[in-house]
Amino acid sequence: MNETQKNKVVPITVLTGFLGSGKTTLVNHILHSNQTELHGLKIAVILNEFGTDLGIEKKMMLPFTTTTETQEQRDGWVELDNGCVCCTVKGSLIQTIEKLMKMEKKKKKKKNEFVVQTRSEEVKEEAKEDEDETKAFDYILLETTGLANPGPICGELWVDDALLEDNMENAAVLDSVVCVADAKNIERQLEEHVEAREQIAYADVIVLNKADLVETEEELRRIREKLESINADAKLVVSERSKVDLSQVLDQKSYKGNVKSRLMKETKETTTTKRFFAKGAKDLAMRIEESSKSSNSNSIISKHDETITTVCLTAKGFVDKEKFENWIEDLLWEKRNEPNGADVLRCKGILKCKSKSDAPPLILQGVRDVYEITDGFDGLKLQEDGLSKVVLIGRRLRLDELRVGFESCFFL
Ligand SMILES: Nc1nc2c(ncn2[C@@H]2O[C@H](COP(=O)(O)OP(=O)(O)OP(=O)(O)O)[C@@H](O)[C@H]2O)c(=O)[nH]1
Repeated sequence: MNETQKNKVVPITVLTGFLGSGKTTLVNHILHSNQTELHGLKIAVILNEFGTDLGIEKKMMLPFTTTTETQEQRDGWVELDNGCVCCTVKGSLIQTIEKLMKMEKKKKKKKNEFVVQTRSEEVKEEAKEDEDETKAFDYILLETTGLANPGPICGELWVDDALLEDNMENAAVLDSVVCVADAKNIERQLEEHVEAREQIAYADVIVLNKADLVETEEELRRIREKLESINADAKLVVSERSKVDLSQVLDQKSYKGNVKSRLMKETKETTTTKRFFAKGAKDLAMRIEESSKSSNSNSIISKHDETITTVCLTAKGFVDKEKFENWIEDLLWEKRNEPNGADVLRCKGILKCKSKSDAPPLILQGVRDVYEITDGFDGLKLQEDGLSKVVLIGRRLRLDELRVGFESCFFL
């Protein structure tokens, strides 16, 4: 059992990708995979089909055990044949997740009351069986619709403190965004649909699926380059039938807590919440380094206003945190409202600070207008070049302007 499971933090992976790309195929792969047994994960699947009218109930595509109607089915939950559960969001997503977490608690409470009221050996035996039946969920997979923009969903999941109750006892936290791309059709989809571009932009992991339908290596390389030109920071995994190594898509720890949003500033909200994602910082450091290597001055300037691109900024010296906060807040909160202003969808970064000698760098994470700056964990180091780095993914990102603003937040 890993640290996340021990602490009872339930990670949420948002699964996105254009219509027909292979999301449900990936969910099925995760639910059926032998590797799932290795992870020992008990998974809840949430299908966010709100607003679509495809005429197909997605739950039909997943494995069921029972045909008789249970309380869970009446409530919109269905038990799958591997003990996992599945539901379709009808109302608010946060309420659905809260309901799921409470469902788990209610079952535990029932068991405790039962044990207190009884003493005989016979009943103790029954209580033990009950305990096995009501094992907690370890993981939530949220499959969004093929036309969904994952930005607002991630923002909602990331900011909502209601999911962090009971001193982390039953907390659910955003882990990462996994986007499945249909290798056969993704180029055309990116041309024609803003949703397809946004889905790639928000991804922490891109599963480039249906590789069997791509005829040549050259074509696959061109598609990879296209995806990297939009989001140079995401990990890219090529697959057929969404068969990926689960360690590439689950438990990625791409997000951290202590978020800051315009709303919090306006209401003078200062409370912060604690989450446990120190390990993710190391992956983030490596990925920022990778994307800065792959970015060059030609590939990172927008050619077209609606084109989503990645910009990687680097700076020498130490960050002036207050200046940096002002710069990033102006960028995330003001610029997007200006005509022709930058529209940052996702940002991540590592910032060298001078608070104490040998202090680990600070970590930046952001989704649209919500961001956080947290202390890196002990042992986290900048890459060999010693530079602070920020990766921005979005529209109308003018490199020269951004570079000047970013560098002005540092002193030697
Ligand atoms: N040839 C091929 N077909 C695939 C692959 N992966 C999935 N499919 C097929 O593609 C179709 C769509 O897959 P789904 O998993 O339902 O896609 P989805 O993203 O959930 O679809 P929507 O719910 O419409 O957005 C199904 O018929 C799958 O069997 C693949 O790698 N190669």
